[in-house]
Parts: sequence; C-alpha cells; structure tokens
Amino acid sequence: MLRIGIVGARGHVGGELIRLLAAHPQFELAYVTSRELVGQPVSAHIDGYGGDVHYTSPAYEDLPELGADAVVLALPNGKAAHIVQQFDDAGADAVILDLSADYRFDPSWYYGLPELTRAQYAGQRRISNPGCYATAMQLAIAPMLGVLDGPVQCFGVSGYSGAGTTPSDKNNVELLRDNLMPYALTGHVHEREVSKQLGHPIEFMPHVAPHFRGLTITANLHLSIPFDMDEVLARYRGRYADEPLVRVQDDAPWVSRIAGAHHVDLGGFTLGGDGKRLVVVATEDNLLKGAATQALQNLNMAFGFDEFAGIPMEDAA
Ligand SMILES: NC(=O)C1=CN([C@@H]2O[C@H](COP(=O)(O)OP(=O)(O)OC[C@H]3O[C@@H](n4cnc5c(N)ncnc54)[C@H](OP(=O)(O)O)[C@@H]3O)[C@@H](O)[C@H]2O)C=CC1
Ligand SMILES: CC(=O)N[C@@H](CCC(=O)OP(=O)(O)O)C(=O)O
Repeated sequence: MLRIGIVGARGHVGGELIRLLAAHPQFELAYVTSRELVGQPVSAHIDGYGGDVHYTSPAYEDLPELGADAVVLALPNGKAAHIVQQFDDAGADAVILDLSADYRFDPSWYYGLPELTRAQYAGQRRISNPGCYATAMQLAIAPMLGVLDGPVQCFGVSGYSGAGTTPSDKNNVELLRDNLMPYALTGHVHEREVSKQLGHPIEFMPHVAPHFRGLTITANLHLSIPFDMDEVLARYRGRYADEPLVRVQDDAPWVSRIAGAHHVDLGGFTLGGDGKRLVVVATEDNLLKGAATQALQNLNMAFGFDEFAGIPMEDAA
C-alpha cells in the first residue's frame, strides 16, 4: 500500500479525500492534519470512515520526516509554498499535490485536469489541482476551441461549501437564505486560470447560493462559423466519448442532481438563430470532480495506477 498524508484534513475537501483514500485498493492514510481537531479520531467526524487514524498537527518542518509517498495540501490559498520548501530543504521526493490556487500558474508543476491535460503528464512529482469552477468551465468550452469568436462569458453559481470553512459572508447560511450572492465579478482567479489553460479569454461572473454542494456554469460562446445542433453534439459527444467522468446529455443538467456524484454533466446545448451563438450548461460537485475526485485521478496517474481506481462510477441517469 502507498501512504498518503493530507495537510488540512478538517476541511470540506479533506473530508471527501479521506473517504476516497480509505476505500482505495492501493492507497492508505499516512496522516491527516488539523490544528482544531488534533487528537480526535477521524471516525468521529467522517461518516463511513471506520479506520483508527487520528488527526495530528505536526510542525510543517517535520512533515518530510513522516514518510508519506504523497502529500496532499488541502489548505487555504497562500499556504503551500512554505510547506513545499520544507520538502525541498529536506531533499524529500514525495509527490506533492496542491489543491489550492498557489501553483496553477507555475509551469514547473503539472496542471492536473486529466481529461484535457493527461497527455502532458510525464512523471512530474509536483501536481497542481484545478479550481472547481475552472474544471467545469474548461470541460464546457474545450470542444469548441478553434471556432470561438471573442471571449466566452460564464455565469457561475456554487453551493457555499465552495467557500470553505473559514467564516465569511459566502458561507454564512443566514446571509445566504433566500439569496444569491454575486462576488469577484471581474478578475476572479478562475477567470485567469481558464483563460491561461485554454489559451482563450473567458469572462467569469461567480455567485454563491444557499445550497451546500454543487455548482452550475452557464457558458455563452460566440462562434466564428455557423453550427447546427448535430454538429455541436457530435463535437461534445466525440470529445468525451471515452471519458467516464464527463457525461454529455441533451437536457440542461440540474445542480440538485450532481451533489455527491463524481462526474461533470454537460448539456442544455442551445444555438442562436444564426448558428453562431452557443449556450452550454455544466454541473459538477465542487468537492468531488471539482477537488477530491480529481485529486485521486491525479494521484492514481502519479503512481501508475488506473486513473479511475477507487472512484465510484455511478450509473448514467
Ligand atoms: N471547497 C471547494 O469547493 C474547493 C476547494 N478547493 C481548494 O482546496 C483547498 C481546501 O478547501 P476546503 O476544504 O474548502 O477548505 P476549508 O476551509 O474547508 O479547510 C481548510 C483546511 O485548512 C486548515 N486551515 C484553515 N486555515 C488555516 C491556516 N490559516 N493555516 C493553516 N491551516 C489552515 C483547516 O484545518 P485547521 O484549521 O483545523 O488546521 C482545514 O483543514 C483550498 O485551497 C481550496 O481553495 C479546490 C476546489 C474546490
Ligand atoms: C463559493 C466560493 O467561494 N468558491 C470559491 C471557489 C473554490 C475553489 O475552487 O477555489 P480555489 O481556486 O481556491 O481552489 C471561490 O470563488 O474562490
């Protein structure tokens, strides 16, 4: 068994990753850290986890000595560099997978959105996991690259688990009740992330809603040549035909149906009258394909396992 450490395991994403790793045939938990839950059994906090691992809170300087084969950083943005430095200083060769935005713009790290980037995986030991909205946006837009005319507009709505556990307006259930909260309407980090990764400008307008998990992206694509619906569907179905975690459907997907699922749904394809404006809807569980499930795909790849090992495959609706 390969041993995986999770730094920041109290969080929403860390919790999902604990569940996935505990059920994985080739991985086991080396350690899970939380300052707040130190000493407590993981089984008291994670439904369905029956192991005997307890939360610990080692000094970051001591992490390289703990001997995990891979370390997952599930901390808020801005915390990763100091930890990476400890591994560099110790000459420790563990795989490091960072869930935050800290290394998504660093070309020396592999950017792991496997459906779009796995051909670029060449044994890198440093892996940056994409943002949740950024995953959905890239999968929704990628099949039309090359026939886009101008920026793509993306209207996003996320459940409040996307805002993490550190208290803020965006995860305050009182402020969110009966509400839709717009934020970062230009310049969100995922706008820059998607524009860079696709090599095409996108304009992203995020909102947070009262539900807990799951996000919707409605993408508005202006096209350089007219398309009919059969051509659009052929592009999407062809591109994702062999991808178990990307499903293409005719109807617009609903966020209420994606919570707890490991894949992304794409659908609701609608063309304007001249065939040169396309609207596409994507839904995704931000904590799963938007974070933990994608991290597991990347860890599987890093250790040469089947990319989908340990990922539950739901039946298509
Ligand atoms: N939530 C989501 O939908 C997604 C999140 N991500 C990214 O994944 C990472 C984790 O997200 P999420 O689980 O939501 O975050 P949470 O806020 O839920 O959890 C953060 C974790 O980090 C620890 N932590 C919090 N503040 C600090 C601090 N100042 N210094 C050190 N440790 C701290 C917490 O544990 P403790 O305080 O007990 O030590 C906790 O374990 C983030 O980088 C996020 O951007 C990526 C995609 C989707
Ligand atoms: C609702 C909400 O606040 N969502 C987060 C996105 C979560 C995520 O994927 O953020 P990272 O890029 O930090 O990993 C946000 O907009 O920043």
